[in-house]
Amino acid sequence: MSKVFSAEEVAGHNKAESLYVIVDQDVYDVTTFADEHPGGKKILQRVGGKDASKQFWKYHNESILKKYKPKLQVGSLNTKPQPAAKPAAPKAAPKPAAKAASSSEPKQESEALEPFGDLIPYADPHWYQSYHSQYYNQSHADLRAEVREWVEEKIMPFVDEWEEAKMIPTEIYKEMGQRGYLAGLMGSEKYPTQYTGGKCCASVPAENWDLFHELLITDEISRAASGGLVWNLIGGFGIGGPPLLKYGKPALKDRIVPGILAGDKRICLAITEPDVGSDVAQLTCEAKLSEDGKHYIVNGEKKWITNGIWCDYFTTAVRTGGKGMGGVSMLLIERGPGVTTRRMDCQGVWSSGTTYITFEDVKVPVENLLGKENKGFNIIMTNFNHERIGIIIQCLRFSRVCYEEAMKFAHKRKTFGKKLIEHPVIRLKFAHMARQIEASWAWLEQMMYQCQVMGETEAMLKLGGAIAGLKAQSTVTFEFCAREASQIFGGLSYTRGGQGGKVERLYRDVRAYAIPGGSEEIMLDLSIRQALKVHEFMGAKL
Ligand code: HEM
Repeated sequence: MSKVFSAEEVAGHNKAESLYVIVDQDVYDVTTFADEHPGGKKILQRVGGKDASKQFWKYHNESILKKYKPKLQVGSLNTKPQPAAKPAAPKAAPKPAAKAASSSEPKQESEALEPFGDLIPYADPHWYQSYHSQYYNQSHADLRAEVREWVEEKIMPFVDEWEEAKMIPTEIYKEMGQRGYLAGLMGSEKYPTQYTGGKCCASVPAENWDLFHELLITDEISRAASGGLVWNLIGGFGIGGPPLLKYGKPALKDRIVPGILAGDKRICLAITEPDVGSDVAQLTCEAKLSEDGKHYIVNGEKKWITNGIWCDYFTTAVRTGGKGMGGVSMLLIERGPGVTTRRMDCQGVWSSGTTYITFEDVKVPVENLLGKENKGFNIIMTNFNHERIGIIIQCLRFSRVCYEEAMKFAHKRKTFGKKLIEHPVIRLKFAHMARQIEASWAWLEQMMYQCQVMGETEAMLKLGGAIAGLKAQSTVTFEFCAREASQIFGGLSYTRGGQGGKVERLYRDVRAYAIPGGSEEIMLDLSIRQALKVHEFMGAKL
């Protein structure tokens, strides 16, 4: 299939009946493809038999080549340098000073790691670009390389199609489990090897797992620039799984957890209701104990539940007692008679499966109660920190994607005789994006570090306010970056797909981040209320 051509040979294929083009010294047969080329047939015919690299890069991104290479490439030019044979040497040994630290022992080293990625300033976190950081070591770099390769090969080329189809193939979700990524998203829980047959991710031993490994899984998956994809893969699981793992009875966990960590079964969190939104203390979905005391009978509705339509299990907030927060319990409801799920059409995150759920006389064994009866409010509150940190990581990577896409575009698009990047007004936009991304990211790393060294209750009390404030900071940053990147792309980010496609999609996802998990308004207010409460207790002199 892969042939070596001379430029003269390719030049002979310049007619509609046999049409070749050269891009970066590779030869593509576009004879049949020309009819379906979104940019038109004639434009391809005009460069038939020639080197069209310059024109190609003017109109497309790398993802197009990645997607079409396997189908269209027939060979390369004889002038193309052969790739050097890969050395047989195994992976570089970790640098001595960068040894992996266990999650309980704070890391003191500040070793700069090898540069990684495209090195566009501010498009990746600074530790990717050989800057020093005390939070990451070689095990993080290894995991980063592993996740990135998977996302670039198996996910990125297909995200547009999946998003339009409003689904992600089941195999991708299963791979999340098989690769050990799902089990790594459990927040303050240690990597739960007792439910994974002792396995962890290929590049990190379980005993070295820490919150920064979890952070970078979410961060790297978010590079695919789709809130729908990220929520599909980790949205329901990442918030529905931890309460089961932390508060489920041993027999329940032994039966259910292995299947969900392997990606064979799916779980989500069902709290929000049509009438009371996320005002948890007011929720009405009721669970009444049966006369024989063996079951709860659940009746009620849940709305905007991420992943609900595909889920086997629902970690559900129910009312088992009187009014207010003291009457709320958490119950693991299994799909079965009386559980109905219907997809909701939303502005953004299309492939996340936003769902309306009805529970009608659903019989749930009392063994499925998580924690104690009427003590569910605390479980929900602890879970919020983990949920919000996930949202923050995603928003900040999406902000970087907007920035990066716009930066690449500004280096090729010319207006008024200059590249966009040569206009001060455009550089100003990048500067405003970068300063917000980097400030928010530094705050995030600081929060991750605090979560890692504090116990869960201390973290819930002390960090709840700051994490809420950072959630608002990150959604505002995301909205700003989506807007500014869109202005830089102009019409190209107003239409779906193509060069501005990532920005267009992310712009549509903005509200899905600014509203759920605590709206910006509620988060900002909470950030001050909570901080004042904690610091009053600590003895703040006001
Ligand atoms: C291997 C060869 C090529 C493939 C696989 C290809 C594929 C595509 C695809 C998938 C699109 C849709 C837009 C997107 O998703 O980015 C597109 C648009 C386009 N292509 Fe190509 N293309 C090829 C070569 C070329 C060449 C050589 C030219 C120019 C001489 C060209 C000009 C365009 C134009 C003008 C558009 C429309 C851009 C827009 O909507 O703004 N393409 N192409």
